[in-house]
Amino acid sequence: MTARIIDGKAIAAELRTRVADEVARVKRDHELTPGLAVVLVGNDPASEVYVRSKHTQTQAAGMASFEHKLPADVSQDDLLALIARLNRDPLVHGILVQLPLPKSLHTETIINAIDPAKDVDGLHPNNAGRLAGGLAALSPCTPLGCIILTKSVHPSIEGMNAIVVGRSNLVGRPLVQLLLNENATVTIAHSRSRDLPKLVAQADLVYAAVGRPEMVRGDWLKPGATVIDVGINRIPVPGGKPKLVGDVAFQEALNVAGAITPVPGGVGQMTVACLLVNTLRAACAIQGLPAPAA
Ligand SMILES: NC(=O)C1=CN([C@@H]2O[C@H](COP(=O)(O)OP(=O)(O)OC[C@H]3O[C@@H](n4cnc5c(N)ncnc54)[C@H](OP(=O)(O)O)[C@@H]3O)[C@@H](O)[C@H]2O)C=CC1
Ligand SMILES: Nc1nc(=O)c2c([nH]1)NC[C@@H]1CN(c3ccc(C(=O)N[C@@H](CCC(=O)O)C(=O)O)cc3)C=[N+]21
Repeated sequence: MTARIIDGKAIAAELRTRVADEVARVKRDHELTPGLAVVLVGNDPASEVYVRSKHTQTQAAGMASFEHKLPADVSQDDLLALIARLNRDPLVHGILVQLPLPKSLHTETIINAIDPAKDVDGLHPNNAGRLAGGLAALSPCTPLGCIILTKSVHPSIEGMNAIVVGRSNLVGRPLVQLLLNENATVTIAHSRSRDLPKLVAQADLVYAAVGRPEMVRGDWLKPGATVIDVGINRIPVPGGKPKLVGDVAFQEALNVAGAITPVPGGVGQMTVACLLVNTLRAACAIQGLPAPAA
């Protein structure tokens, strides 16, 4: 059996088209141009790639994009002052501070300073808490993308066994909450979990968000499982460009899984598309408009 490859690129492109249509509608009917501000501290080359792609796609969807690049040695007070300014700026509806931040900055203090209504990353405790309480919230983009990709295979995941490997605030934990909201039965695994292969073998839906290249092996999987690979790992290639691989051994998994996301071309594509969705939603909510269709 060869797994179906879930085309994140195509699904993300379709979602971006829907967002662009809705943006055109709110511009026309309400004179509202949703705006996203991305804050990048330091010059990590991988982060610069994502930030550029966010910028291009935000503009392509008809939204305003504001980029703020700060030096790695920026003071906490200067960064907090920028966030305060963006919180007040009526042209900005979404604020994303690219993580990880340099060690000299206190991430929790920075995230807590973002207006929860503009927190398109869904990381502010108000939003994280609301999500955990099953209430409406801005939810993190990568987990939202994972759910959309899963539903492209299984329109209902009610009652299915899911395992999320990883429990970060950005991916694992919010993904668990979204899966619970979809009525899946969820196992949460992490670095202290015992016998990970055995836990994975019980799952119909496998989410790998660890940051360890190809850690999840093909022979761990239940035959026919749907595998969503969140990992983005750059592997050095002697004399060549680094290669991008996920947290799942893709070639092995192809022979066992029912469906699988590739890296690149899977979850990463959805993350940026969902960021546009969240910015549109935030803009509508701030303006007192009904939630958009996209
Ligand atoms: N495609 C996309 O859009 C995105 C991709 N990513 C990628 O996803 C991956 C995860 O990112 P992120 O969640 O931010 O990473 P973090 O480093 O914040 O979290 C990693 C998680 O994996 C767990 N873990 C580490 N080692 C093991 C192990 N041996 N067995 C089981 N669990 C383990 C850790 O457990 P513990 O809590 O016990 O330490 C932790 O919960 C990375 O490759 C990242 O680049 C991230 C964001 C977006
Ligand atoms: N506050 C914050 N929010 C984030 O959502 C956030 C973050 N910080 N820090 C870093 C991670 C990582 N991340 C990705 C986004 C897009 C791709 C992406 O577009 N990937 C392409 C390929 C990219 C390439 O070729 O390098 C793909 O998988 O097809 C990947 C990873 C968002 N993150």
